[in-house]
Parts: sequence; structure tokens; C-alpha cells
Amino acid sequence: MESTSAPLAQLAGVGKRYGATRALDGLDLALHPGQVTSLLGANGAGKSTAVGLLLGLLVPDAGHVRVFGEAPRTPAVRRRCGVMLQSAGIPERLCVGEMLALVRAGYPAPRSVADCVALAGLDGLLDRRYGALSGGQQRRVQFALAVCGRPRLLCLDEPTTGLDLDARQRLWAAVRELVADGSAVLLTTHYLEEAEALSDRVAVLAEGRLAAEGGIDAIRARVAVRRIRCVSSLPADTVARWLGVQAATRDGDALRILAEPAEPVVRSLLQHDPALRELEIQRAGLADAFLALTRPAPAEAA
Ligand SMILES: Nc1ncnc2c1ncn2[C@@H]1O[C@H](COP(=O)(O)OP(=O)(O)OP(=O)(O)O)[C@@H](O)[C@H]1O
Repeated sequence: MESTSAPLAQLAGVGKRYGATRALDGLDLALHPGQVTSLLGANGAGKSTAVGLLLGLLVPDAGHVRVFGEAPRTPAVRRRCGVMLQSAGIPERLCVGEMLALVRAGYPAPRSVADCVALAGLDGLLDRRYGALSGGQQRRVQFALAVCGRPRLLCLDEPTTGLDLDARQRLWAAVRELVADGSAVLLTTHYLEEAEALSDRVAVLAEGRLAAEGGIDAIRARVAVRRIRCVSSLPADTVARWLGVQAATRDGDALRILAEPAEPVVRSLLQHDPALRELEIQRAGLADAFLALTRPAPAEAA
């Protein structure tokens, strides 16, 4: 979905190095109200670095970062942001209820405790010590702390890692609710189905640069590969050698083929096997597109 509204937060031409490692190289990213933007990329692509810059935890070497039109990390900006990072740094001996009270007190119009409990699934956990909770329960508490201030900008760095299905779907519902209220959300995730379920926009990072950016459909359309499935007795290794076929495997009676473009391959299949049946052709999913966009370019022949 294209947004005509002004961005709530923006990275413009941002570069960041750690010693000899170039983590980000000229990254442009804009977060708009009422939208979830998913930042995708392989391990080490620069996602957490981008989140750290947006929150003012890191300082860029090049370019600039603006949040609500200001430099990040001023008290006024922080009161309008919610954050769930990979490492939470929450004191283990505090009770969940005490911690929620502390964090809620830092915001001008926080959610009620009951709302936070319902939104994050904290039933029965308020009197428990944080350090004594399971990993998934700790993630829920972190989410409650991130959303308790009704943030206009919410950054979630791999929020559902370690969450069970119920907790994951609760978190998705809570994110959708925040976005419907006009908040901007930046999500980093390795779960492509999560990006597909939640995002309005996707930005794919590869080696610190933007490999693609746009709506989910636009990202999928960047990749012309199609998945073909049919019931056929043709040998998979023969089909795998046809022009345009990237892979062909047998799955019981069925042949599964990745092809680009699909039409000539379908013509050949029908020509070589008149008994072929149950032909299905699917467009690439986000996972196919992601792999194609982040695959390193083949080395130039010497
Ligand atoms: N504090 C640091 N010191 C040195 N190098 C770092 C530091 N933090 C990150 N890097 C390097 O910067 C690059 C980008 O790291 P970053 O954590 O932003 O990636 P990421 O996309 O979030 O990865 P992941 O999916 O594994 O969380 C990597 O090469 C990483 O090794």
C-alpha cells in the first residue's frame, strides 16, 4: 500500500560501520502512520543496526535519522516510541506488575494494566518475578512494556521468536490494533509468513543495502519464478534439464518444478506426457522472492 502521509520516522542515506564491517551502506527507509513495515534480510544483513539507529541507540557515520521530525532519543520522542529488542535488559528480580507500573509511568497516557494484560496475554503473571518466567512468557512481558504507552512508533525486533502459536497470533492481533489506530510499526523478522500476514510494506536488506522495497505484491512481482505441480510419469532429472527449469523433483506421483518463465515448460510437459493431470501453477511466494533477492550474485568469470 502506497502512503501519501508524511513519514513518522525516516533513515536517509544512512551508513554505519563497526570497525572494518560495513553494516549499513546508504540505507533509505521511511515509516508511515497506519502501516507495518517489515525489514527482512539474512543474518548480519543490518536489520538490528537499522533499528538501533532509529531508536538513537547507535549513531550513524553517514546520512541522518529523523523521528517525529527530530533527532531520535530526545525525551519527547521517547515518550512516543515503544520498543521490543532482541536483548531486553530487564532486571530479573522485579515482578512483572512492578515493571509494568514503572514503564507505564514514563508515558503521558498509558494503557490500563488490564488492557496490557489482555493485549499481551499476561493473565496470572503480574505477581511473578521476571527472571522466573519462561522464555515465551518473558517475550510477552517485553511486548506489554513496548505497547503500554500507546506508542505512535513501535519497533519490534524479531518479536515472536520463541512464542507459541497462540501468543504469536495474540501479538499479531495487537499489532493490527495499534496500526488501525494510526501507529507506525517497524518489524524485523525471519518468519516470512509473519511479514506476509502483517506488513503493508516490506524492505529487503542484503549486506547493508536495500535489495527491494515495496508492497508484498510488488516484491513478489519482482520474481518471475513459478511453482508448477502435476501428476506425471516424466522423469524429474529429464525435466530438470529443460530450458527455464530451475529445479524439478519427484514427490510420489507428482512432479514439482520451479520454472521461469512457466509457459514453455507447461507446453513441453503437455507435449511429452499426454496422460499428465492435476496441473497447478502458483506464483512465487514472499519466501521465493526473498531468496531470489538476497542470493549473492554469481562471481564473474575470470
Ligand atoms: N557491536 C558490533 N560490533 C561489531 N560488529 C557488529 C556489531 N553489531 C553488528 N555487527 C556486524 O554488523 C553486521 C550487521 O549486523 P546486524 O546485527 O545489524 O544484522 P541483522 O540483520 O540484525 O542480523 P540477525 O538476523 O542475525 O539478527 C553484521 O556483519 C554484524 O556482525
